[in-house]
Amino acid sequence: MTQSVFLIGPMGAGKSTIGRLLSQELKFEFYDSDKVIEDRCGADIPWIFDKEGEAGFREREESVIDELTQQKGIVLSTGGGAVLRAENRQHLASRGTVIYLCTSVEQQLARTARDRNRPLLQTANPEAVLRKLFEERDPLYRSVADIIIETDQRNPRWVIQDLKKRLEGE
Ligand SMILES: Nc1ncnc2c1ncn2[C@@H]1O[C@H](COP(=O)(O)OP(=O)(O)OP(=O)(O)O)[C@@H](O)[C@H]1O
Ligand SMILES: O=C(O)C1=C[C@@H](O)[C@@H](O)[C@H](O)C1
Ligand SMILES: [Mg+2]
Repeated sequence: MTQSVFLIGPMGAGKSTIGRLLSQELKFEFYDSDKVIEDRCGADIPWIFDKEGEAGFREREESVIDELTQQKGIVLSTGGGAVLRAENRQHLASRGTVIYLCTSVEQQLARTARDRNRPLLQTANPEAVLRKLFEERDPLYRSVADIIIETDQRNPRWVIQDLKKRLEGE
């Protein structure tokens, strides 16, 4: 398995957590596009959304995804909205193995409750936002995924073992 692995899915699906662990298992370099964007900008995601709007963030995201997906032998965890742009979907689908980590809205809410780094969830009704995002994005995630894996009720270690088996079968 020499191809790169790209993790997609909604906020709280575990892309950053699973991505890091999977990269250790595969002995691949690990990147998290949200983190790369923050490091390059010298500011966190809420600041970028505040100063440049979501559109500014999506520009930065597209350029980072284009660059990173050209690398071989990496694990890349993407942001929850990375599949919104057709260019990103094309790069992800054509340059590596894409894994869609699925999670229920209930689990997403529980997993993101304590973390305030997600501007789209800083609203009076994060549950309604997550449900709407699911409707819009689930078809996009599915359209590029090679492997779909459910992470509700499954701890990260279990997810990694399952993923490794499925990647070997790819
Ligand atoms: N399978 C799992 N079981 C239990 N907790 C999990 C699981 N996966 C992730 N978590 C926890 O959920 C929280 C959110 O996970 P993580 O940051 O990896 O999500 P993400 O998909 O990268 O979200 P985002 O799109 O916002 O970057 C973390 O506290 C993490 O420890
Ligand atoms: O779902 C989204 O659109 C986002 C998810 C996060 O990973 C970040 O990329 C940002 O907060 C936007
Ligand atoms: Mg993440």
